[in-house]
Amino acid sequence: MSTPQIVRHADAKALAEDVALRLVDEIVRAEADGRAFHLVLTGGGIGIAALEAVRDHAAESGIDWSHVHLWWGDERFLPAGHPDRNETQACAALIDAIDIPATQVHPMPAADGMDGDHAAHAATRYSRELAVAARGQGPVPAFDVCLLGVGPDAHIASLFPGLPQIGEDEAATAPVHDSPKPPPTRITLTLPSINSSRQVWLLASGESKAEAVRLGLSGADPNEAPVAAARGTDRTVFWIDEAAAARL
Ligand SMILES: O=C1O[C@H](COP(=O)(O)O)[C@@H](O)[C@H](O)[C@H]1O
Repeated sequence: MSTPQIVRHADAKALAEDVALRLVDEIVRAEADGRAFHLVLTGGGIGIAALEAVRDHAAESGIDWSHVHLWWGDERFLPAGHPDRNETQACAALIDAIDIPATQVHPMPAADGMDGDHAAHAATRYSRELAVAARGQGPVPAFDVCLLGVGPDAHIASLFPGLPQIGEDEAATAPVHDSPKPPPTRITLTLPSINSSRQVWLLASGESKAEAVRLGLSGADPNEAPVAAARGTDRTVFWIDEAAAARL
């Protein structure tokens, strides 16, 4: 488990731009080393802004997307194509604009998919997809970078304060039925999956995130502030703007 580093920027735009450039750099480096790159995407305002910035740099960077696998840290359990799905937003921000094999884009199931509106079955289905990609090396592939937005209530992915999914230590994914943030039904990676990532990048922008960022860096109880429990094996970075840094 790594000690968090902090990268500060003046505002959301500069933050998204720098995250995108560093991400592109990581992907290009993996490609040069002949390695596949497993990236976990996040929803949320700054997470999607970062993907838009990646899109703006994708052409000039010459990324070969055939080495990249895209996963999601959480999903709002809604029908496919719903505008509030993290997948829909990531497609509009980046995925529709890049040449990535469809088999390497791994969205979490939708509420009108093979499991109907049964979120628990859908979560289990995603666990199986992760395990297949891990090829016997563990329950999930070796995520190179896991992007996580941070909610004002200190949630990450769909791990919300006080909800039982925070304590899940066996399953790779979990269904959420009573999210305090709409929609109530969601699917999330669990902490063991998130924390198996080589790098965890937490993105927070704006004053409403300042207390969550403080808690995330001050050893808070994960049940009260899930952000405090997200740590990469090699590196953990809090990418924040000045407003989100206001309470440090
Ligand atoms: O609902 C969600 O919220 C968080 C944070 O979103 P933000 O707009 O406050 O930045 C996000 O990380 C998560 O993926 C998403 O499902």
